[in-house]
Amino acid sequence: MHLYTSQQIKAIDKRAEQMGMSLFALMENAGNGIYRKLMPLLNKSEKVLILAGKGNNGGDGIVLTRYLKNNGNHVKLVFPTGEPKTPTALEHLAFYQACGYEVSEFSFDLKADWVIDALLGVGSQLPLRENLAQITAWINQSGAKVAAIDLPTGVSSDEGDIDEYAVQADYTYALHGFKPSAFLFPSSQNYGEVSVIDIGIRQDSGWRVWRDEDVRKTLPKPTGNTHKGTFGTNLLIAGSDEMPGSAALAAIGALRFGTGKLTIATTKHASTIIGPLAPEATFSFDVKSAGIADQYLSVAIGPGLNPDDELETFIKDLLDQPVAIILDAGALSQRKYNDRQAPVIITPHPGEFSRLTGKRSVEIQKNRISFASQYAVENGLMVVLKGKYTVIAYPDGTGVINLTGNRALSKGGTGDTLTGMLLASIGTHQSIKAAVANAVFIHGACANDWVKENGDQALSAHDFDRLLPKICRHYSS
Ligand SMILES: NC(=O)C1=CN([C@@H]2O[C@H](COP(=O)(O)OP(=O)(O)OC[C@H]3O[C@@H](n4cnc5c(N)ncnc54)[C@H](O)[C@@H]3O)[C@@H](O)[C@H]2O)[C@@H](O)CC1
Ligand SMILES: Nc1ncnc2c1ncn2[C@@H]1O[C@H](COP(=O)(O)OP(=O)(O)O)[C@@H](O)[C@H]1O
Ligand SMILES: [K+]
Repeated sequence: MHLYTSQQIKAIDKRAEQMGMSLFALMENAGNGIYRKLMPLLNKSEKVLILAGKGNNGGDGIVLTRYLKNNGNHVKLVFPTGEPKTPTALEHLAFYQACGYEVSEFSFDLKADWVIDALLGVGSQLPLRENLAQITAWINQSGAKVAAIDLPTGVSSDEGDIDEYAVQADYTYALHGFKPSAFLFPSSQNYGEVSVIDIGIRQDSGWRVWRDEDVRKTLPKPTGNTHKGTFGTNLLIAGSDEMPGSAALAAIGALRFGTGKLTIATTKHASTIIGPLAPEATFSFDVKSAGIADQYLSVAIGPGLNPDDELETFIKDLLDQPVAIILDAGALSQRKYNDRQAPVIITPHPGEFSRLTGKRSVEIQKNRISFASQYAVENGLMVVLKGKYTVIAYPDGTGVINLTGNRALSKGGTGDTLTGMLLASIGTHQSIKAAVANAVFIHGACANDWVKENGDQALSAHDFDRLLPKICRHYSS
């Protein structure tokens, strides 16, 4: 479940060869691995057409064809842009032919139930050349089920860009690991269902998908003798006269995700609305940054606050305090984080990240992973770049992608609840990296649970009040 850029894959291939694993063997593993994944989906009577390109992606297609032929499937191998050029693909073609198997002529009149896109992989450069674009357009109009090897042809490997005629796959078999474009926009929409094929090399990327088993392993286990102060007191600075609800929704997130004691710094008017929704919280109406680290374990600031000079001055002073800080919504602005030791977590959605970086939202969506990582490393903080495929970038250049969640979450207020969950999470976890990833994962898992029985339109942020108990239990047991 790791991620690799095209450059990393090329370096891995080279290193594997130096270590004694030939590219021929890797291609064999790739073709065989895809064959094993594809077999349960294929009906023996179905016609399969393998479109192989001139590079090593085409070589994987040759190997796959051999396995399907060995198995007696109805399969044709064609080279619509010409014969392979790379030495490894040629070696596999020679072996394929020595087995007595043939290459067929490509024609736009060919009919198939399945088309395998082995045209371009990580060696592709956009845009597609015209002859190739005609073939990918034909694939998309063919009505066949489409499975792509490594990535759909016409999709960039490392960015979200796609060619106008990019293959729209139903399944994609990513070799060794995901390529970043599987989680970027608009490219991810061309992948269909993605799975990773193990080709026999050790995983060593700093980026991976955060999975169920990671959550189960790292979610804090109940310890015996706890009391309300075991996990310290958390401070939520949120809510204003105009936006009291944001603070209430963040409080629900914190209280339902393990906070022992919660203080909310807000206005008196907002407290009258928050109080009945979160009666466990205490209030502070005149919070000062000085001394915060002595009283509180961690601080979240921003939901329901309007960014202004007074808030900015307060945050500057707060950043001098040796306490973990989560910055969200109104607390997100361009600033310097000079050499802070205690952790900072920022939780922008793409619009807010655009404000922080000066980059356009469309560009951010195309490069969510690299931009978030760059910002995290340059500023020495953690970035939770929200939205589908939330990116969690750590200051050491590593990170994780979260796959839980759905469009039911695309509602005002769900981000506030996440901020509260993060506040609780960093107090209860041993590892701050896992704390952040688990809060994001569980937040999305609540929405996945919701849509099992309810319409996605109907989810409201305050529903987390009853979703969190069930989902926390599910991952704790
Ligand atoms: N470690 C791994 O992951 C392994 C990867 N292998 C496969 O090798 C692939 C990479 O192979 P290559 O580096 O040969 O690259 P590709 O197979 O992606 O193809 C590159 C070829 O396509 C041409 N091309 C590039 N962009 C084009 C465009 N826009 N229009 C038309 N033609 C274009 C190039 O001129 C070049 O001839 C991977 O994607 C994967 O399928 C496996 O075979 C073995 C191990
Ligand atoms: N389509 C989606 N798939 C997965 N998660 C989503 C989707 N849309 C929104 N979310 C999640 O919902 C939350 C919305 O947060 P945000 O935009 O900050 O809302 P608000 O500020 O109104 O609370 C984020 O956690 C985001 O990742
Ligand atoms: K491909």
